[in-house]
Amino acid sequence: MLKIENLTKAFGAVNAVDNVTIEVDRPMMIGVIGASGAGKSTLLRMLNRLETATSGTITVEGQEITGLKSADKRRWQRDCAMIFQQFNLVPRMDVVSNVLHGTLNQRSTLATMFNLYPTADIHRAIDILDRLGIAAHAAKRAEALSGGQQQRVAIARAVMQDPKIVLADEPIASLDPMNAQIVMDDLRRIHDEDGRMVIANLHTLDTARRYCDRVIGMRQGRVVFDGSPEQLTTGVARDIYGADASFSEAATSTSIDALEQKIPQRA
Ligand SMILES: Nc1ncnc2c1ncn2[C@@H]1O[C@H](COP(=O)(O)OP(=O)(O)OP(=O)(O)O)[C@@H](O)[C@H]1O
Repeated sequence: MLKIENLTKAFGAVNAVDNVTIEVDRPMMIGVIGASGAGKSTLLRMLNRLETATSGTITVEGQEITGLKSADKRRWQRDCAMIFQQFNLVPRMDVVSNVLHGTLNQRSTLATMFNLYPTADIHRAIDILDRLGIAAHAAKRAEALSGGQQQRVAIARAVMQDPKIVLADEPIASLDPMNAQIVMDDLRRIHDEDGRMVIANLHTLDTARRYCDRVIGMRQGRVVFDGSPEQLTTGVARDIYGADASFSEAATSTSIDALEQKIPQRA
């Protein structure tokens, strides 16, 4: 389904991503981990063409992504939604309109300028918000919501695009453990229930182990681990993070597990 071959992105003398090859044969939930500067964001940004690769190829269902231009590139960006650490909503705009922004690439400039959305789209946006448990906030300005709620609106906006792949760049890095869990549960749901591939950059090992089917570890631009959560032992993690024997998993923990005792699992 997704084939990344010998992908490199150079910024001056630095190879932010260095000759990366990854093959994914079916939609799954993938976590990308690694120390700060390992190249995780650059890898995701090349996938949805926010960055252009220096060399190498990305192929999705037989289509080569790295060379796409103008309308073809926009069409790909619709199929490959992106969620950011800082949510990237329009703060003063209401929640439904933010979700409807997920259809921007599908609409005419005129319709966008005058905020004209088909009724069917508005209903679909509200249905998605309902599914994510935040329909009650639909009419509020995005800026009035908590960080966790804003990230769920961003997920709703991504789903509105009806993408094949959802990329999430440190989606829980700005959230407290409880909201981190809710957002990760939502990402897992859009994989499980909709069959969408989810690729998330994560800075915590416990989150990667708990939510992902496959974990990719990056170090200095290279893939140094690619395996199942079970294979991600403390020793492997130490290699990925380039740490010595004093490496402590607690340093990369969100304490999601500790929360388990306090809040009931969502259905
Ligand atoms: N636009 C840019 N211009 C120059 N260098 C860049 C640019 N973007 C990233 N880099 C460099 O590329 C390397 C990888 O950065 P990247 O942001 O992809 O890493 P990361 O693993 O996502 O880190 P973090 O977890 O801190 O976001 C770093 O050395 C970074 O300084």
